[in-house]
Amino acid sequence: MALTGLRVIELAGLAPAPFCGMILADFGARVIRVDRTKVSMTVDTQARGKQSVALNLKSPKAVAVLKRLCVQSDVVLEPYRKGVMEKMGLGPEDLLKENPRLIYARLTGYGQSGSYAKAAGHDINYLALSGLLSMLGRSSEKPYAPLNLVADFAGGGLMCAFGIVLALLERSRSGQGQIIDASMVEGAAYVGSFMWKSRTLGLWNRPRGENMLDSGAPFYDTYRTSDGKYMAVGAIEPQFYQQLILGLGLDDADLPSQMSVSDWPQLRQTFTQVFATKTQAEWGRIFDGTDACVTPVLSLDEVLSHPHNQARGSFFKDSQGEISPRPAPVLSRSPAEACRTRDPFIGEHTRTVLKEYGFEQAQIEQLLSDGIIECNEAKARL
Ligand SMILES: C[C@H](CCC[C@H](C)C(=O)SCCNC(=O)CCNC(=O)[C@H](O)C(C)(C)COP(=O)(O)OP(=O)(O)OC[C@H]1O[C@@H](n2cnc3c(N)ncnc32)[C@H](O)[C@@H]1OP(=O)(O)O)[C@H]1CC[C@H]2[C@@H]3[C@H](O)C[C@@H]4C[C@H](O)CC[C@]4(C)[C@H]3C[C@H](O)[C@]12C
Repeated sequence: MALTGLRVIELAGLAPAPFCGMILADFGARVIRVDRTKVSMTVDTQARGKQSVALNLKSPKAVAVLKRLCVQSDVVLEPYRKGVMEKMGLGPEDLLKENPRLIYARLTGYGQSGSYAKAAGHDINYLALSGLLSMLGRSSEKPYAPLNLVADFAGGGLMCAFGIVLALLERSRSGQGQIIDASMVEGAAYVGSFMWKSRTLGLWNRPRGENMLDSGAPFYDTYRTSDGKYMAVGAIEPQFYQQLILGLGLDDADLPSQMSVSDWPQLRQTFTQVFATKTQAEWGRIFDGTDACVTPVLSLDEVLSHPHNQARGSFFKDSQGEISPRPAPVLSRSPAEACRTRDPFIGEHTRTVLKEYGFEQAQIEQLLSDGIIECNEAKARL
């Protein structure tokens, strides 16, 4: 796989960094997640393919162990607020001095500088500061965050993974590592560059929820079907819009013009009434195979059985029976292979990893008896 042979130390975080680590693991990297000790469960639900080492970083001896792991690795991925790693003596200056090839990825909400750099926050806060949250929400409703998708994942974990791959590519020429300052505010905004760049097209010159792509247009929205499910309509271009009207059994001559914004409420009402007359499956049979840009709104479980997704293997069930999207994009010659076995227990690989990174058996036993590390391989054999 593309990242085979890459060694990544992922310090356990909440969601963005674990997603970044999962992407790297899916594409072949060896990702060693450093967990806290004395913790019964991990919140890392994106742990497939990772190994877990448990270290009590409140102890200088554990910090020394982590330093040894980092300087013998290609990437360190840290999810903490600004200054935490420096406080432990594990800042970029400390580690890059010993390993100039190290790629030091810092995934934070606000970045390593600025007045918010040390502030706590979550996806919605970062999305708010990015400017994008102000555009999200139906007309006359307050802004809402689309799950924690945009800042945590698109602008955070994925953007950080992209940065790591860029730094690896650059290192193949320069031989030098570098620091990646991945701010989720900036990552989210960057993902949303189109919103700024398309203002000259007049796409966003009406209030929130009244524009074409923000639920204002009736031909770009969702509609409830008779069985309580929904269809998604994205018939923007006139030729596709005509196929939508045809599929709905309507006559264009009886309707207001597609782009008559003042008539959009009336058009939406007409579409709402018509979509309510058939089930989602019936509408699927009408629109499948056309260019009307109408698709069923599928649940997280329904995606697995949809014919298109099935034909591509877009989703899979792991050994625990859990559905997951397959890694994207698909590389023709070196595709990702998502691990399908269970996630690691906290500390399951502590002993294995420390041995591999040069610790003697006696050292490991001493660290264990001193409570510096935790070894839970036994749990894995149960
Ligand atoms: C995981 C579910 C989904 C969450 C998504 C949410 C919407 C997000 O947006 S996540 C993105 C958060 N932001 C960032 O990641 C940006 C960068 N990080 C930060 O800004 C901060 O880390 C922080 C604000 C997120 C947290 O700050 P905190 O003060 O806690 O920590 P830091 O300042 O970073 O310092 C880290 C300290 O930890 C020490 N450390 C680190 N490693 C070790 C170690 N191995 N050993 C010892 N010590 C270690 C380090 O030294 C630092 O110490 P100091 O501070 O002394 O320097 C979640 C959605 C719902 C959640 C669940 C719910 O809330 C209920 C439960 C609540 C319970 O409290 C926890 C379990 C829950 C089940 C909870 C679990 C999950 O959080 C959720 C499922």
